[in-house]
This record gives sequence, C-alpha cells and structure tokens, in this order.
Amino acid sequence: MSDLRALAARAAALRATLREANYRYYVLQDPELSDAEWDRLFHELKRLEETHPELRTPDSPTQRVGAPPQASFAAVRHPHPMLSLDNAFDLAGLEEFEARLKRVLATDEEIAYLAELKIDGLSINLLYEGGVLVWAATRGDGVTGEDVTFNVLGVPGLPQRLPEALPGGGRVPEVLEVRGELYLSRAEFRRINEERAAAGEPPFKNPRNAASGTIRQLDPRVSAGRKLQVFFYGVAEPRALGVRTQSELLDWLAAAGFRTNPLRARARGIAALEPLIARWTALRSTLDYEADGVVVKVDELALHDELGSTARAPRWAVAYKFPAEEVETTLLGVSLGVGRTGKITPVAELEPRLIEGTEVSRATLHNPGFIAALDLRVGDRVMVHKSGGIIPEVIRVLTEARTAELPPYVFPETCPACGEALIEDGANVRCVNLACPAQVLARLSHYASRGAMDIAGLSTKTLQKLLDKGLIRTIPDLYDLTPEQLTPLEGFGERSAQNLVAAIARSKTQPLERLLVALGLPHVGARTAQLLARAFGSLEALQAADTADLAALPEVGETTARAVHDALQQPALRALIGELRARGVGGGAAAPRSDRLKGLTFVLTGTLSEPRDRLKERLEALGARVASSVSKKTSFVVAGEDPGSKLDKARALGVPVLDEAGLAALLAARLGEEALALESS
Ligand SMILES: NC(=O)c1ccc[n+]([C@@H]2O[C@H](COP(=O)([O-])OP(=O)(O)OC[C@H]3O[C@@H](n4cnc5c(N)ncnc54)[C@H](O)[C@@H]3O)[C@@H](O)[C@H]2O)c1
Ligand SMILES: [Zn+2]
Repeated sequence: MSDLRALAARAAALRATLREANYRYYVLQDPELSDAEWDRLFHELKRLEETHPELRTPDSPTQRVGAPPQASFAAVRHPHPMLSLDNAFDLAGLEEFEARLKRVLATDEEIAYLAELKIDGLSINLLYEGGVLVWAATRGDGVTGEDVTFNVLGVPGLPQRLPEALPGGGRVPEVLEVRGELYLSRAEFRRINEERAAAGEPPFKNPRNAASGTIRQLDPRVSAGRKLQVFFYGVAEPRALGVRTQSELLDWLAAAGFRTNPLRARARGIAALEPLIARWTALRSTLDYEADGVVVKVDELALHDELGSTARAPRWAVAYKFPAEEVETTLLGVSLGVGRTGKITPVAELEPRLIEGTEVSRATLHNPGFIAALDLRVGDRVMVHKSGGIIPEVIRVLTEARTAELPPYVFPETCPACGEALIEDGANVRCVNLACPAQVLARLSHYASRGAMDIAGLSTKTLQKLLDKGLIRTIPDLYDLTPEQLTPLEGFGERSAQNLVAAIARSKTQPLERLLVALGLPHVGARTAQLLARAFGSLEALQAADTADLAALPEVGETTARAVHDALQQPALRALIGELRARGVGGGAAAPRSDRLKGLTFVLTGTLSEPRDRLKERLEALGARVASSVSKKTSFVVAGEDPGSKLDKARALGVPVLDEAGLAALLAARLGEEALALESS
C-alpha cells in the first residue's frame, strides 16, 4: 500500500517536472533539461504508468503532444490530430517495436518497413482545398496549432498551388492535409547567428530553435530573409490518394511538387534495417542539416489502419534516436581559465562544430593530468562529445591522424593573468596571488551573480569595464560608486547609471545566507549557507563560532566546519567583511524565507483543501509570486474543485495547470526535505 503511495508520488513528481520542462521547451524556447534527461524522465513515467495503469491520468504528458499554441497567433484546428512519435534508443528498442507489431497483427511474417531520416526541425501542417494552399500551421498541442501561413510562402518545395493531374495519372483530392518538417541548414543557422551577433542580439541555441523562432515571427519579412527549408513525409488520409504504401506516398508527394528527402530505404524485418542504421549514423555529421534519428514506419498503409494510434503517437512508427554524437575537430589551442579561488582550468579551443544541435568551440580539459593522460597536442585531431548531453568534453585524440611531429603540450608554470608561479594542489594547479586580476574579476562576478547578491545589471563585462577604468578594485568599492562616475562609460546613460547604483545599494539588505554564498566561503553552497544563517543569525556570531560549534550542526561535516572556520579567520576575509559591514552590507535580517520557488508565478483558482490565503503565504515564503490573474507570464495555475474562468484562460494561453497533488509533487521535487519540514510545521 505505502509502496503504491510512493509510486503515485513519484508519478506525480515526474508529471509536474515534465510539464514544466515542456512549457520551457515549447513555449519559452528556453529548456533547462537536456533532451537526454527529458527522455529519461519521460520513459520512467511511461513505464510506471504501464505497470500501474491506475496511476495514469488523462492529462499526463505521456498522453499529450507538444504545448498549446501561443495567443499571438491565430489558432488553427487541425482537421486530423498531429501526433508525436514513440522512441527507441537502441536496436533492442526497435526489436521490441517489431515484437509488439507482430503481437497486435497476430502474424509471424516479416513486416516491410520504410526508414526515413528524422529531421530535427519543427512540424508543419498544410491544408489544401481544391489544390490551393489555405493555411499552414505549427503542431501546437496536436489539436490546435498556430497559423503561420505568411511565414512559409517563400519556402522552396512548399507549393501554393498543386497540379491538376499528376504524372502517374493520379488526382489531387478536394481536401488535402500534408505534414512535413521545417528546418534550417547548419550553414544558414551560422549565418543567422552571425547576423544576430552583429546586431547585438543573443544567438539561437541550435538550428531547431532558430527554425522555430523564424516560423513564429510576427513580421513575415524577417522569416522571408532566412532560408527555411522543408521535407514532407506524410498526409492525414493517404488512402484517398490511391497509394498503398508509405514509399508510394512519398513518391506521390514528390510528383505533386512537395520536397521529400531522397534518403529513404525499404527493408523487410527490423534486422535488415540494422546495417542501414549504422550507415546513417555515420552519415549524420556530414549532412548539411540536423537529423536526430531514423523514423521506421510500417510500409503498408492498410496495416496503419489496423494498428491505429495512442493519444500521443501512431503505433505503426517508431523514432530510433541516434546515440550521443561524437564529432571530430581540431584542437586550435589550450587556454587557461582562472577561477575565483585561483584554480586553473585548462580549456580546449576547438575549430567550431555543431554537436547535437549546438555549436561547440570550447571544451573542458579539467586539469593538467587530463591533458597528459590524453597526450593532447595543439594541432591534434580530436573527438568531442557532450558529457551528460550538456558539457562539451574532449574524449580522444586521433593519434593516427597526427601528420606533423607536434610537440607535446607543456603546462604553463605561471598564471596567464598575473604571471605568478602556479602551485600544485592535488590534481589541480592554482594561482595563489589574491590580487590576481582574473581572480578579482571572478570574485566580483560571483559576488554579483544571481545565486549570490543578485545585483541586476552588474555583468562580468560591466565589472571588467569598472576595473579597467580604475573605478573599483575590490568588492566594497562597488558601494562607493556614483551615477556620475558611470554615466560617461560606454553603454551607460543617466538612467542605467542610476539603476545600477540603486541595484548595488539594494543588495545591502540581502539576507545573510546570500552574503555567505557571495563571500565564496569554501564548501558553502546555497543549502549550507541557509543552515549557517539560521543557526547563527549574524556574521558576527558566525565569526565567533569555533569548529566544534559548526560541526555540531546537522548536515555540516567536519571538513566543511574546519574549512569555514579557517576561512573566516583569514585576515583578508576579515578585512573584507569589516569593510562590507562598514558600508551597511549584510543588514538584511536572516530571512526565514527560501528562494526555492523564485521566478515562478502561480495563480490559484477553485476550492482547495486549505484556505487560499494560507497556500498563498506558503508559496510566497518559498520565494514564489502569487498573482490574481492569468497571463503568459504565469508559470502554473493551481486548480482546485470548481475552477473558474482562470482555468480556461490558462488552457488558452498554454499555461500548465496543476491539481493539488501536482503542486505537492512539484514542491517535493523542488524542495526535497525542506517541503517535508514545511508540511510538519
Ligand atoms: N529538453 C527539454 O526540456 C524537452 C522538453 C520537451 C521535449 N523535448 C524533446 O523533444 C522530444 C519530444 O518532442 P516531440 O513530441 O516534438 O517529438 P520528436 O521531435 O521526438 O518526434 C516527433 C516529430 O518528429 C518529426 N519528424 C521529423 N522527421 C520525420 C519523419 N521523417 N517522419 C515523421 N516525423 C518526423 C515530426 O515533426 C514529429 O512531430 C523529446 O524526445 C525530447 O528530446 C525536450
Ligand atoms: Zn594569477
């Protein structure tokens, strides 16, 4: 029983996390999870719901596609729903797919498949009436999409009018719904990002994001200036065309003027597809567009009818996802990063390459030992991947490709920023010069960062400018800046100068826990800082504590206790704290509040199991905002029983909706034990 309760809680937590991720991915276009991580969570939820059908909810992300359309576009209802695809991550996954097919079709005969490349762009649905394009729409949530007709008009191979008769004698039906994938080539993606850089705009993260941003442009001139391309792969009712297989369907589309991908192959039985998949995996990095897998479709359309679809995906197709991409490139050089503690991190400077959709030109080399173990030499051809799907890393040197006699890499003996001799410290090397300009900048930038004093407008670039002009040398100097000093600086006006000075002044009242993070005490992250702030209440009390007092706190180990104690005794840090106190910094009361929900806005509606005001207080105490009306900025609507129009508004805007169980799961996922502590208080 309690087992099932634990599983139910896990399922609810997964649903809430995936919903939030979908919102960030499809609506904000600013994902926080890697795709691999999303896939992992999605499959955990799917498995849970399969083994425990009683845990499935109709609104589970496993039963849904994408996210609802945004209000800035006219909504278009797809005559036939647009679905997603089930995934397979290895050959065993494909074999499972085949076994399921044979079971459902009750056959032992080999099934014929058509394999197509899975293009990593965004899906588009076109409606033709009487052979004329009526509208083009994004997938949206699969039922309703966004009308983007004006933005696709110039795309080559996307006909606005269809021929009356086709070469083979076929006819175009009165109503035709055609599906394809819009994408940008790697070259065009680079060009657009260069153009954006020149205009001072932030770059797109990957070609898929860029394509999505282009098609959802409200100004059609912008999209017309970018070379969108398309491959078509399906229609809603293929049988009306008189074709019998997916292969014939693609030929039909090509004959009617729709651009289709020439890379496709038919095979009988999954095993026969394996060599092809190996070939296409190798081909992947040579294509001029991004493909993230191979879509395997049952070729016979009659079998599609028999197999049907789930709420989310057809049963007659599966997307085999390519494994993590390893890309070959050249090591152009090694640069050294100097952290705020003086730790030196070697970084590989690489000839830029797209890896899994993002441009990579630098990769971590961890420490001198890592470079030595790889025997890495400048000029080498190297293999790079994204570790955990996110952080680029050099994994191998292609020593066989070494043509010239490249000299071994010699790790510098002095700090690149200040010239001081570097000191070995375990596996790392360190610059121990506290006045090292790189460390000074890194410390200032850490102090102002979001997780620390959170000073808006005080970017690393601005800090560098202030240091260059001699306006600051140390952290306390920030508090002596005046608007008059800032106004003449490049990039500043009167207004922004005043804003920055005000933001710096506001940071004086940040709670103690933030100041502890900002000071960069060793081993002290957000969680430990909170514990220390709660236990001691003031910097003075913390400075007076000895190692045993610190180690007596739950969760604070001996090592941390000693490191914090020793750091607080260092004359340099004592002096810094003294100067900050003299300027009124750290005046904020040790806040009982947490910021675990910072940045999230909730709207509450309907009857909840606790008074709304109490829930509001609870959420606000965790740093969330609770608003009274729903807008595009709302992160979640929490709906109790008999919810009002706020729920409809949320649905219309694509704002994720949580029930109380979903909220509890979200809190549990975000807060860990902190949530439990709150529950019991
Ligand atoms: N990182 C995140 O937070 C996050 C959040 C949500 C989704 N995702 C990613 O998106 C994926 C799910 O998104 P999805 O539902 O859009 O599915 P999908 O992109 O994995 O696959 C379905 C789509 O593939 C496209 N496609 C391309 N070539 C095709 C072809 N030849 N035949 C048929 N279809 C073809 C179609 O547009 C179809 O809609 C996840 O696997 C994950 O990688 C990531
Ligand atoms: Zn240095």
